[in-house]
Amino acid sequence: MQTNPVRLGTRGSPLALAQAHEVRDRLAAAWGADAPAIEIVVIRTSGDRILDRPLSEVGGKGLFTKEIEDALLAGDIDLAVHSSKDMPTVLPDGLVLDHFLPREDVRDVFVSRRYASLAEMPAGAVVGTASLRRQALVKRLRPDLEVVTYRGNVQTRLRKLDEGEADATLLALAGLKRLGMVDVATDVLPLSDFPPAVGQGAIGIETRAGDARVAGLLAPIHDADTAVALAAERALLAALDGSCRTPIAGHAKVSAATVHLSGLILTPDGAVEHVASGTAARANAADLGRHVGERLKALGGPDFFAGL
Ligand SMILES: NCc1[nH]cc(CCC(=O)O)c1CC(=O)O
Repeated sequence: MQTNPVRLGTRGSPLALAQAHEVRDRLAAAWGADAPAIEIVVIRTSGDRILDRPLSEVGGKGLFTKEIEDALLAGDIDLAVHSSKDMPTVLPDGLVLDHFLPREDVRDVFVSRRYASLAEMPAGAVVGTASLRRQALVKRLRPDLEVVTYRGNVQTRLRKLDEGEADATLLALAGLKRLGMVDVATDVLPLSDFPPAVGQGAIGIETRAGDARVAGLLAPIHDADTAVALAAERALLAALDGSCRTPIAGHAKVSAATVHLSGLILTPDGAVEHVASGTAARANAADLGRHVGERLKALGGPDFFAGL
């Protein structure tokens, strides 16, 4: 197949590059001798320049995608590789997020140089995490710990642990696996205590709507089960209005015929929570997500979101 090189856009963090390389390697393996040349294009986003404040304060998830999406719309790149977890629920007109690699482990891990587990941390010990979900889940389980906001890529967060800025942090196991760094995980946290963020562990590929050449290229590496799970989870998030001030967990499990979705919203202090769940046929994953999201919204009531 003699064609123009395919241009794959990504952020430049070590995790983003690992994900881009995984997509490139899977494409090369799937297409063999017919694989087109794939060029990795690193794009710096505004989010990469603002590292000292919580994302929820500086404008949310879109900060990490805008420049990449502009390049996609302009035709400067042909596809963009993302952590699905970091993607806003509403994309710019003309773009779609409907290709996914097989999902990695969705669990969070506890990382500490001092303590073997969250349970072993003494009262007053400090957990650093920027994720509102992880902050609230830590406080729900251990209201006696101190939680501090702690940003930066995986490498930066580990350095901050060494420098004593916190006694422990929480990270996604998926990211550590992709970086070849599972050894830094001290303990894997159970899903019951740490239900994952919507999209956690799933590499998503954003493309121009209707780009048949790119869709054809991606077909052999696309994972249908992950797409069903993500349709449910992202619809849940969209129904909750993606409010990035609300701690939200959402996790869909897919079987041959059905998808089961569970969702959780919490107050930032972890003191009040609401749960909802449901099961539907795979084809109705997005309806299920909307339904569970609306149920959570109703359970919380206007005060739950207004008070944040
Ligand atoms: N917001 C950063 C981010 N985005 C995706 C991952 C991990 C990989 C994944 O969930 O796919 C991480 C780091 C982390 O949460 O530890």
